[in-house]
Amino acid sequence: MAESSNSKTSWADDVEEEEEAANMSKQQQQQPQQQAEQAEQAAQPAAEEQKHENLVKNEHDVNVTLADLQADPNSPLYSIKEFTDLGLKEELLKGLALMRFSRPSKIQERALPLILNNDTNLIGQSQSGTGKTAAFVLSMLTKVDITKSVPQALCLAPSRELARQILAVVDNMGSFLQIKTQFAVPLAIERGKIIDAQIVVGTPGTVLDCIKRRILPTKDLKMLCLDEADNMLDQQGLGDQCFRVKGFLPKTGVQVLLFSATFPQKVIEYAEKFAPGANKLTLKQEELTVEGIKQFYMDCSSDDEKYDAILKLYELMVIGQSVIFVRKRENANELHRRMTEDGHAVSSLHGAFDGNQRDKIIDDFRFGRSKVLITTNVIARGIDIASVSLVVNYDLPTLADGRTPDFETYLHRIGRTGRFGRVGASFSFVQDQLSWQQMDAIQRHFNCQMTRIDIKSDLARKQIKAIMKSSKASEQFMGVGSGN
Ligand SMILES: Nc1ncnc2c1ncn2[C@@H]1O[C@H](COP(=O)(O)OP(=O)(O)OP(=O)(O)O)[C@@H](O)[C@H]1O
Repeated sequence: MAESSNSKTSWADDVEEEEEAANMSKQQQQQPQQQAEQAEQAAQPAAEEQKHENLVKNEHDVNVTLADLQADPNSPLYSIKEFTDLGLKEELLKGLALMRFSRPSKIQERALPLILNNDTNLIGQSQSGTGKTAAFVLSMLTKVDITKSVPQALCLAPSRELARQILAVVDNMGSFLQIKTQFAVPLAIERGKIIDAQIVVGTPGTVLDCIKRRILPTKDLKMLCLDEADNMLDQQGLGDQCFRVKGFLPKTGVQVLLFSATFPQKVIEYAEKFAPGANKLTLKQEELTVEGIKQFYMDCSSDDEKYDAILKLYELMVIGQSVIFVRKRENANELHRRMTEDGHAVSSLHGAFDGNQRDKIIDDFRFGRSKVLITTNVIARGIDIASVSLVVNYDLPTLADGRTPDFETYLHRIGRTGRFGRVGASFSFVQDQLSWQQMDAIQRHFNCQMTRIDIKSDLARKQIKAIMKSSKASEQFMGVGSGN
């Protein structure tokens, strides 16, 4: 496991606190209403599909369809194959059709044959929002034997929200298989009941706890997937738990899949230990950023000016949906309080809320009942909500020292928009010398250019408005499936 010196700030805190706080005696399965909402969500893209071939007018006045993107060899969505070429079960092809997935993305096309044709481990990297979830979900659904009522595939994710989202994708994609799934996060496990679901998705602490309490049998497990694997293996708490979970699995015959948009060099070492002999699908540094996301920054001279600017930005944020990232829970609470007092409808999500509250807050946002979400890094990774058109870095992401820029988290945060070829924007605030240096370092690291913008100028506001509108248009007209 990696040393913790560079561990991220709120990731481990948020998960661990929730896991610790969990009272396993309060038995609580996923609420029927939540399941209904997940089903509702799965059905939503059907209407969008009608518009699949409609054109998207992006900010450069170029008309782009998903079909265009998937035919462009430079796009991460490019594929030369069809799902039918990938040797998937008939039921899964039907599941994909239900989700309106017409062609695989590049990572799906490349990873699936490597995973399905043998039991070799895989480290899979591709840009945010390019369909990694479907790659490992299809793998799990293909490899499990539905005639056996025992856990066979285990998927670990760093947050409750992400685990819940992955579970929904498994359930949707596996709709035509008689598959049983289990959500393994605090409070979701029925006390004393031995888990007999073929696919288990959860956070590492709860999964480890279930294994130790012998309610999660491991002897038939044949696949272990880690989503956001670099993050999972790089943090003291989660990394340690992941290694311990793996230690309980059969010594042979378990295929390990590690997926993420980022695999910094220092983590690759641990990844290779965790997934020995893995096939590797990795990206070059210059391939990391997502094309469709326009990156802006605003230069403020004080915290008050920063706050005024976010109020100015608000009317643009609600054209679509927006996520505002702050560094700590207290900052989220404070910004939420001030904006609410100033009459703006915003919600806030972080690891100090209990599981049910967290589910409600993210569902309200996912289903469009709230438009602006203030949050910590707890949802910086993996969360897939197609209508997020703007990501605001109210505080730039840093490592635990509060100074060193956290490049990976920056990329994951802005990747909450621009999903699967859609258009989006990010807006970062700089307010002092330190944040200037951090922004500068981020630009150099990714060799990208953030455009300076003054949100108080009419011209700038028009520019952002145009992007928000084109993002909304791309959300409506791309017509691609959504795993939410
Ligand atoms: N082949 C496909 N055709 C159409 N839509 C797809 C396809 N594959 C995935 N999608 C959709 O693309 C969106 C992004 O996919 P996903 O969440 O798996 O991305 P990701 O690569 O895991 O991103 P991140 O790195 O942020 O976790 C989802 O809404 C998903 O439903």
